[in-house]
Amino acid sequence: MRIVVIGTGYVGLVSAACFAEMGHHVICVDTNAERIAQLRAGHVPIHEPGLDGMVHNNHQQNRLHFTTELRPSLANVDVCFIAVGTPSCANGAADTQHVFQVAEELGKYLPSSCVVVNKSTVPVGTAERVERCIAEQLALRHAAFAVPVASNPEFLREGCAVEDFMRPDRIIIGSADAQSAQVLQSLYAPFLRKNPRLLMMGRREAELSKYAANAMLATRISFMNEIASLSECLGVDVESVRLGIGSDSRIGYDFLYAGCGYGGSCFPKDVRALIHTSQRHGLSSHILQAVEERNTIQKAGLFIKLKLQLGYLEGRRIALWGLAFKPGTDDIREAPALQLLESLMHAGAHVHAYDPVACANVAEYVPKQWLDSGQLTLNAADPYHVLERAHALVVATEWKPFRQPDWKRIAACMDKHIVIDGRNIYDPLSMQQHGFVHVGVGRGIAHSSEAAALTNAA
Ligand SMILES: NC(=O)C1=CN([C@@H]2O[C@H](COP(=O)(O)OP(=O)(O)OC[C@H]3O[C@@H](n4cnc5c(N)ncnc54)[C@H](O)[C@@H]3O)[C@@H](O)[C@H]2O)C=CC1
Ligand SMILES: O=C(O)[C@H]1O[C@H](OP(=O)(O)OP(=O)(O)OC[C@H]2O[C@@H](n3ccc(=O)[nH]c3=O)[C@H](O)[C@@H]2O)[C@H](O)[C@@H](O)[C@@H]1O
Repeated sequence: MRIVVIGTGYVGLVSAACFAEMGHHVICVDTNAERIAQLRAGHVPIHEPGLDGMVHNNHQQNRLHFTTELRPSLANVDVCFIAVGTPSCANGAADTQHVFQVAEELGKYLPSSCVVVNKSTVPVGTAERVERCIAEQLALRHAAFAVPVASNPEFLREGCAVEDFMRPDRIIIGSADAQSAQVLQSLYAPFLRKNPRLLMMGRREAELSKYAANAMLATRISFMNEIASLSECLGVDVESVRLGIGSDSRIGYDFLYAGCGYGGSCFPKDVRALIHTSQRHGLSSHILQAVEERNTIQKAGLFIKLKLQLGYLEGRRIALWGLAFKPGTDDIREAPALQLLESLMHAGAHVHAYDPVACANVAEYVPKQWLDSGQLTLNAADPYHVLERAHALVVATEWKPFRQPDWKRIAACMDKHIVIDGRNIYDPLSMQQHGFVHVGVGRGIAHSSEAAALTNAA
């Protein structure tokens, strides 16, 4: 098939590369000229395991092309994916302006009928509105064809996006016509060989399924974060509670990790968008509002824990491990580390941060004077380097090499032996044995003499 993917971000570029990998002819269109120039020059502008090789190979094989020009890309197109960003508006609603800008252009420039598929996460009713928007433009130029619009929400996770796209848990296709349903079923057939879960439904149902999935996952995280806070008060180790409840097959182990709050480009904005949709329909979104509030509290937790340990922060040297909102990605959108950075900068602390891939994005995002003054330094080369004379180490992202570091070397570098473990990757008792004050999330075990006695006996 001839496919056009509009938007070359995490979703668009991954989808395009994976479709090209299956043998299709794919053109990626983006208004960001710098991004397109980079892609043409063979540089993949986002960090996503497995993506570079796939983009490079398919580009070399002439199956994957990059352009800023939508109009010429549309010749003989069979399927056109919309994968542009839908960030939050100030009132929490999803900002769909890019989606409708694309819809208008498609209506203006499509030379013949094709299936338009919306992959961006959008409010219920958007596919219908996009179809109307295209139809209005077609009518203005007296085009003698119609363009059906389907909804095909994306469920990939950053950090394992290629893997998720190639082997999805399920594919949801929301359509209102036989042509789109058939074309998309055929396009996705090779991705369903291991797991034939293709769910066909209405477009509105597909759109709400996407928000409901993200909101459910965010709810599990906020729920566990709340149990973690209670655990801290009760002298309970939330890690044992996680295992205790995850073993119930009705609950399961996934997405039960307490931490320093969820970030990323989707959970925060999608929870806010669903709250906004509920409110527009006169409903109070009790659960989701609490999910968001809990997450705001959780993100502030790293700073509070640090302050409790150090008393004051002005002039303190803080080592920060991890800037990305999760491991495996360079994405820093709504990352807990950014909120911590801001609080520490205002408190007059000096922060020396290490992240293997997210430093460039942070350097672009933070006020220049933080870096120019040396109050913040960013290091992508050596996690031990940022520990020199530090008064505390904060772990905000659970990159794998952080899991078993050389504690002797760390102790020799640091002025004070305090570790704020925002991702619960260290065992509190062995940290004590290494001579560190360890503050995790919900690790009340340090106060629980019963648990300590049991561990010592084991
Ligand atoms: N990032 C993720 O892991 C996932 C994101 N989604 C959803 O997919 C959508 C896209 O997300 P990301 O890929 O993260 O976004 P992104 O922000 O990484 O990329 C969006 C791209 O669209 C381009 N763009 C904007 N307006 C355009 C226009 N008129 N024409 C052509 N290109 C245009 C931008 O320049 C940018 O390169 C969002 O709705 C998001 O909620 C869904 C599942 C996973
Ligand atoms: O719509 C989207 O954009 C995507 O959002 C999430 O994917 P992603 O944001 O890439 O990453 P996740 O692995 O879901 O993690 C999100 C945040 O939750 C946090 N998290 C995750 C799991 C957990 O148990 N605890 C926890 O705090 C992570 O640290 C991270 O900050 C969903 O998992 C994807 O299915 C969805 O497609």
